[in-house]
Amino acid sequence: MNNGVVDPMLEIEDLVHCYGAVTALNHVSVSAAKGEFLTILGSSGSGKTTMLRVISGLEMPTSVRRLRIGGQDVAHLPAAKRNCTTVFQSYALFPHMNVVENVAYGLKIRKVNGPDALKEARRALAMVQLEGKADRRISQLSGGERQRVALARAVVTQPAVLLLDEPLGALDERLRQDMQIELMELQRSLGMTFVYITHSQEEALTMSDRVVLMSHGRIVQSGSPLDLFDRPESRFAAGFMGYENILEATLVAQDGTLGTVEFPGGLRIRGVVTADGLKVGGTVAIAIRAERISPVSAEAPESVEATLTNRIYRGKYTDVTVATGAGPLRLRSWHGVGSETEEIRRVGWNTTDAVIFAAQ
Ligand SMILES: Nc1ncnc2c1ncn2[C@@H]1O[C@H](COP(=O)(O)OP(=O)(O)OP(=O)(O)O)[C@@H](O)[C@H]1O
Repeated sequence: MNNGVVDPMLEIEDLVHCYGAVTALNHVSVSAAKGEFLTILGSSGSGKTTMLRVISGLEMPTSVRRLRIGGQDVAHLPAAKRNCTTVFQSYALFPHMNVVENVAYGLKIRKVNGPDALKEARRALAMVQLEGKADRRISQLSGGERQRVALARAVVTQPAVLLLDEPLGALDERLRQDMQIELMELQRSLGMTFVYITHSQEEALTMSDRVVLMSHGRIVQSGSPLDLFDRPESRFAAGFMGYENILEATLVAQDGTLGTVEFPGGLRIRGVVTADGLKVGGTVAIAIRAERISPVSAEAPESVEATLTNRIYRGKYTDVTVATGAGPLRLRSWHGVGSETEEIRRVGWNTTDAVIFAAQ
């Protein structure tokens, strides 16, 4: 089994890892295709680092049915024999070596001769736009440059899978955003399989082909960035992906993926059912992003009467709260709608912007 992934470079099946009484990974299966940018996303303690440590061989799992890298069974291989390399948040560069020596190091320990290793290292430095700084000391580099050296050092050995453990975590916001793009471009140009871990949904959505969302050692949902952003299948996924409005109601009808929910006062709204096994008559949750809701003047298919309760100008956008028959709703407007003088009587959205899943 490889979770439907064609040509997998990484296959993990039924992985369990416990630290004493703590179950850090609870029957996890995940695969990454050749050339895929796979992101493991989750909050602190969800098991991301443990997963990376098990893949790289730094941690021997409690049990695993299958663990393969580049088609090779590595479950019992030591870290040094696995065809993967890790880039750490701390970079782990050698301060007593200059930049090019740092990059060549991995090749030298793989017995590539000195001149060839240095040539390859310079090529890798060119890929990360650092060829001009090959002879500098690590202490003479900025945070972003250190990160690029760490990347060059990792890709130069051409591992089947590159593991990245929150590699941009130490950089400031602006640099982090630039590095996200650089990293993505590097990955695409190399065609290498990247397994990237982060707690940042924005980072995951920007860079990945596929995102695996984890909570408490389990995979909660996996799919394309768009799937996770627009089609969360649970309250946890919706909350983690930043849905501002998550309301409880009764599911009163379901026709395929179109569901209708009713609030205690009798107000009904429709949405897309993303979860399996919901029962008509049962309590469900319905979620809508604040930026998908806007004031509407006339009755629209998905609209509700609303009374303004709060309006906060936040520079780039305005946050508005209204009271409705569905409860308080938050709206976010990016283009000045909702000015001080505008009255709000109704708010609306597209049916497909509302998602329905289990209440818990
Ligand atoms: N060496 C250890 N001994 C005992 N428990 C551990 C150890 N390492 C991790 N854990 C526990 O295992 C669980 C998963 O930890 P892990 O570090 O894999 O999570 P994470 O998602 O990477 O978190 P973070 O983003 O904070 O690094 C947590 O409950 C953590 O406290």
